[in-house]
Amino acid sequence: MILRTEPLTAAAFASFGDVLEAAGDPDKVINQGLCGRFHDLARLDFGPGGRAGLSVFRAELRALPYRLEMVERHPDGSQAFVPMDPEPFLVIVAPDAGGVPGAPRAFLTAPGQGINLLRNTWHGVLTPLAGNGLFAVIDRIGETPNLEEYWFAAPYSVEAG
Ligand SMILES: NC(=O)N[C@@H](O)C(=O)O
Ligand code: NI
Repeated sequence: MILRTEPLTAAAFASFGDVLEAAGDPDKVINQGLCGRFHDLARLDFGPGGRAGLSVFRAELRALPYRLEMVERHPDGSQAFVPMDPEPFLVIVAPDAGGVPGAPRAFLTAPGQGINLLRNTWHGVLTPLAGNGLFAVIDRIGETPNLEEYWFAAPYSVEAG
C-alpha cells in the first residue's frame, strides 16, 4: 500500500507529539536582544523510575520510496529527535488501535524542524533523507526495555506527497 508524505505541522502532529521549531515570534528575547527563546516546546515524559538522557544518533540516509515494514513505541517515555543539520527527515507515526497501530501517516519535516514523540506513540525509526544523519535524541534512560515493535503483514511504500 502507498503512503504519501505530508508536510509536518504542529496541528497535524499534535496527537502524536510536538514540533520543535522557531516559528513566528519568540516567546522571549534574551541575550541583550540577540537571541529569541522559543520556550518549553515539548511534552517531555520519562515516567517513574527513569530519567532524561541526551544521546546522539548517527543514522544511515534513506530515500523515497521508502519501504515501511515496522513501527515501534516506547511505553515508558517520550522521545525527541533534533536534527544536527538543516535537512528534512521522514516522520512516520500511527494512532493506537486497540494495542496495534492504526493507519500510519508519513510527515516530511521542513529544514529546522525537530520532533518530540509522546510516550507510547507508534512511530517509524529515525529516517533521515539527506545531510549527515546526526540527531540529538532526548529520551528515557531506565532499566526497562521501553520498546515494543510491530511488523506489518505487508509493507507500505512511502512516497512523495
Ligand atoms: N531504538 C532506538 O533507540 N531508536 C528508535 O527508538 C527510533 O525511534 O529510532
Ligand atoms: Ni523510537
